[in-house]
Amino acid sequence: MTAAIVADGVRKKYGDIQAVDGVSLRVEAGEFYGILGPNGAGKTTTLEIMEGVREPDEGRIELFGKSPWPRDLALLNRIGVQFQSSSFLDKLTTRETIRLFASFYRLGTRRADEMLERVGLTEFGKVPADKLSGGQAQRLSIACGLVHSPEIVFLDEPTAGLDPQARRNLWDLLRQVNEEGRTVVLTTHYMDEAELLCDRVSVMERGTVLKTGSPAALIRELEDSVRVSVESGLINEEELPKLLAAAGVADASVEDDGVSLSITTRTPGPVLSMLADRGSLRGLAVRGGTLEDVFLQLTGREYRA
Ligand SMILES: Nc1ncnc2c1ncn2[C@@H]1O[C@H](COP(=O)(O)OP(=O)(O)OP(=O)(O)O)[C@@H](O)[C@H]1O
Repeated sequence: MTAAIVADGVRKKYGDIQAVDGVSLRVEAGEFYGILGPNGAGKTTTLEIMEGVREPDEGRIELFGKSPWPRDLALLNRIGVQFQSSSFLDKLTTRETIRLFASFYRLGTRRADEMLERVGLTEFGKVPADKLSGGQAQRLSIACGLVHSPEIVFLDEPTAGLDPQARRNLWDLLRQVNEEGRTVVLTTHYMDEAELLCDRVSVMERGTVLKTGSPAALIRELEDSVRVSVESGLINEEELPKLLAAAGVADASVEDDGVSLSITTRTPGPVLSMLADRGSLRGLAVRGGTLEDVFLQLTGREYRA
């Protein structure tokens, strides 16, 4: 496969803060790639270094085999960056904003209007860009980053702060962008978003990549991958270890938060039988592992976005 992006040993410090501490990764052409982690993990800094808007202190970045720093005009035409919607120019309408971005690439108004249609904003063309809703503003900023048909698109937390419906609409748009063959790299602190959209993810914390892989592969590697929950109080917690041992379940970890009793195990079958035999299935929920569990296992800490 052809690498769209290669990062090798990238480091960046702000004063005393080591924001990025030796990041290496490789994004294949056409991949949907996620960089995820909690606030302050170094995602934005890593993305900015890839985009060529920030110089790394150490390490190497290549986009299609070329360094994005110092700025390379030929490369700039091949990458698209979603700007923060807060940086739209005052007083410009939605249509004027996309037309302005098109003009940067010497593209005509037709292309700009096509992009507006593409992201479903034609009817909002006359609305001042800074009066759009959160989801609309994000769609406009994505349209601005896509107007010149870039091969790689970089998005920094594109769905942060959006309501669930607006997030889903944006996910559909991003999927289409990727299906057109473009490489998409996004940062997110939403694990569900990464799990749903990304072919592969790098989980970051404190400036380093803890693990890279497809969400499904990372979840499969989890030691305890199924969580069986029932209503709290159905089984005496002190009795539970004996019941689990009698059922031949040796690997369970048990958590009772007063609402649900959760048993996490690699062998859910006998756990379910034991609960069924005792008539203790009220409120039953069974779920597989998630990327949040992957984070927990990697760091020993609950994931807090
Ligand atoms: N321009 C800057 N000057 C000084 N420190 C910075 C600067 N930008 C980021 N930092 C610090 O570097 C660290 C990594 O920040 P970065 O924004 O890259 O992380 P992030 O994972 O994108 O976080 P978030 O999800 O909150 O945006 C943080 O501790 C942050 O406070």
